[in-house]
Amino acid sequence: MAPTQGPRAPLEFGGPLGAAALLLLLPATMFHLLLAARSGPARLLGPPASLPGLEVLWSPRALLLWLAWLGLQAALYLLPARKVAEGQELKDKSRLRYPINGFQALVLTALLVGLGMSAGLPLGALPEMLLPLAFVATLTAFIFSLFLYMKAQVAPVSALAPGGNSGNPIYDFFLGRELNPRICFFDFKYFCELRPGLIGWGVTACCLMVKAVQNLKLIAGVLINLALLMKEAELRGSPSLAMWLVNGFQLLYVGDALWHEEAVLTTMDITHDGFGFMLAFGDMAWVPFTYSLQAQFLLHHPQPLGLPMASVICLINATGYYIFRGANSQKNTFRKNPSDPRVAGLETISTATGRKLLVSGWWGMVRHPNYLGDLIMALAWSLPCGVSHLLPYFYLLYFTALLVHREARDERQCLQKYGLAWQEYCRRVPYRIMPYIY
Ligand SMILES: NC(=O)C1=CN([C@@H]2O[C@H](COP(=O)(O)OP(=O)(O)OC[C@H]3O[C@@H](n4cnc5c(N)ncnc54)[C@H](OP(=O)(O)O)[C@@H]3O)[C@@H](O)[C@H]2O)C=CC1
Ligand SMILES: CC(C)CCC[C@@H](C)[C@H]1CC=C2C3=C(CC[C@@]21C)[C@@]1(C)CC[C@H](O)C(C)(C)[C@@H]1CC3
Repeated sequence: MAPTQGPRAPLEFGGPLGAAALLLLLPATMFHLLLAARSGPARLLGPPASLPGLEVLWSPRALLLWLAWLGLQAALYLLPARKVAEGQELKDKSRLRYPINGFQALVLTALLVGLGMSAGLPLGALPEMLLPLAFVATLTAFIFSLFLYMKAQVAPVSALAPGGNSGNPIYDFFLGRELNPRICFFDFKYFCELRPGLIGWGVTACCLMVKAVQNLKLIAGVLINLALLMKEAELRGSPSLAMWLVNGFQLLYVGDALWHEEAVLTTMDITHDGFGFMLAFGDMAWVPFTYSLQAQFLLHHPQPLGLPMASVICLINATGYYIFRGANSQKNTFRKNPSDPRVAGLETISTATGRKLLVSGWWGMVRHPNYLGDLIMALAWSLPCGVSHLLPYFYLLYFTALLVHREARDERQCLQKYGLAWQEYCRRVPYRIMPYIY
């Protein structure tokens, strides 16, 4: 019998039925999007494209490539880190230690891919392999989540997450039982959150750009080859401006996440959520294969984009990034050291836990300024795809739903944690994400 914790946490995501539906719906949606992006009509809401046969989905080459990718990222994770950071305090008052070398892993991956390309690695073939790669990533996520579920059977009760331990196997498999599953120093959740999927997304974005360039008989690669790309582009043509913008914005987002890797230690995923199918599939399959949807769409449906509109879109992305980074950094600095001169002057509310809440600066504007910035960026990633199709706006729609739901979950947790102080914060900062609207 699985160990359970004291009082049961309220069920989320519609309980066991909702979790069972999501187990099927999430992979189905991902494959629908992958197929729709390459189809002529590119319809988001059209009838689902019929799934190709196993002979198209299953490819030993894709499996090998995927395992090599996971192996490479695991090896880079284990390299000496410039810093080892401590996570938030756990139930047993201990703190876990995490290597801060994600940006280093990104740069080394880019260098390795660049070197591989100059030695003839056909990176432009990757977009053709997206379906079999997504298939093996989904399979891996299922198998890995099963391993995580079994591993939690032998974990001490203090290592379990507040949710995900209802006793219902489907619900617990989906939500995740153990908070920070690890083997020695290797932390599975922290590794998956930022490495294989996020870096994979960045590389997928580059590959789609390479493919777009190859359509014009050009070869290019990541970072090292960027210079070659510019030169070649000068000589023979270039990817579309829309493709540049989408990939540029998304590379900035991926690079920023890895540069500020330590900040991930204070996010809900690490401090509150268990590690189960939702995050394993989300990190390894959903992020690289659906977050690159706009670039996939543009590869098959090039869109004209003029300079004035491109400038407006850049301004929207810059505004979103400014808010997103400013808010996340401000909270992270404050949580690490409230007397840091960058945050010491901000107004705060004291709580019974001894922790304080910011009520001025970014966190005095709305209760989730970081979500607002993220959503503005999401809009900027879709706009280069024009307005003729709804498909490239999927990310914006999904992300709005995800963040509204996430905000409600966080609100519940904060009310439980901070009680009256949280109610006072809500009174002083009445809007959740969008000032005067929501
Ligand atoms: N691209 C994607 O798919 C996704 C991106 N994100 C992004 O990840 C980032 C992190 O999001 P997430 O983990 O959901 O949540 P937050 O980083 O917003 O963390 C919420 C926590 O911050 C603390 N907090 C809340 N209000 C205050 C305040 N006024 N002063 C000080 N601390 C406060 C509370 O924790 P405590 O008090 O315990 O510190 C609260 O639980 C966001 O930028 C989000 O947009 C998130 C999900 C998906
Ligand atoms: C598909 C499911 C319904 C939900 C899966 C959700 C996950 C894909 C996301 C949950 C929180 C995430 C974060 C990021 C990526 C997406 C997931 C894993 C993040 C790493 C993106 C980059 C940001 O800068 C960040 C703040 C580090 C993000 C942290 C949360």
